[in-house]
Amino acid sequence: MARKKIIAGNWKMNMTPTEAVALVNELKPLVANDEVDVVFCVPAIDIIPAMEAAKGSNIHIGAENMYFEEKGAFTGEISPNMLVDAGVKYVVIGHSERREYFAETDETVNKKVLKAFEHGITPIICCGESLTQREQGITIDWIRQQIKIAFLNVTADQAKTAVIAYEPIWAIGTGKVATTEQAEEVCAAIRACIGEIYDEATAEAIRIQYGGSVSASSAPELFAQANIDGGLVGGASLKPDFGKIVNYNK
Ligand SMILES: O=C[C@H](O)COP(=O)(O)O
Repeated sequence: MARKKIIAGNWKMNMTPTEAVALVNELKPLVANDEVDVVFCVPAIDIIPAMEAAKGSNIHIGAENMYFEEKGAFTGEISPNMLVDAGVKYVVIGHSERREYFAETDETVNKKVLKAFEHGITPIICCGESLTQREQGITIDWIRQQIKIAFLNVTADQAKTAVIAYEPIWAIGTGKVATTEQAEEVCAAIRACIGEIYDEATAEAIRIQYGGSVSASSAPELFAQANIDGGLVGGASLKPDFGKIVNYNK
């Protein structure tokens, strides 16, 4: 079964609402490619204006984070219901920046993943190793642990629709892309891990992205790998280059 590629931009903490509208309008014609799912994950305040600007295009607007409660005294957080009401279908969960600066753990990632599914939002679940972990040879063990906890109590039917983003932390924003072999090796290990937790059908269905300094020049080879189903793109998603990444196959 051929998996449809999914290429998502993660804008991180960039773009005011005014800038967001301008960027969506600029990129709209450049990212037209019906063969892939195109998602722009934007800051919460940009979701509604970006959604408006993206109307009539193939762009899905996603969120960069979400809390695991529906409502209440959680100052500053944004709930799954709020995202659903705004029309959001994808949410990035457990990005390494959230883990590093905002104390997210595998356990909170799991809670968020379960909540996203409960509300019909597709989670883009991030995992990835640090440089020290890679140098110590524990990358695969580490990633397997992240995946196993993230998917605790997630059903096979839910897991089939999930997206996993493998992002080696040392490759994020550094210009150091993992080699194609490194990226494919870990993405294959993630798929095998999903197969162990669930079954082969689930492993075959789940989509796994690579993220970390993806550029227009590295995208075609990365996305041609058997276990890489697209990318989670940071810096390059804010530029016209993102159009080239989305159209890597043209
Ligand atoms: O979520 C995206 C990643 O953190 C990659 O960011 P980058 O493409 O700027 O390295």
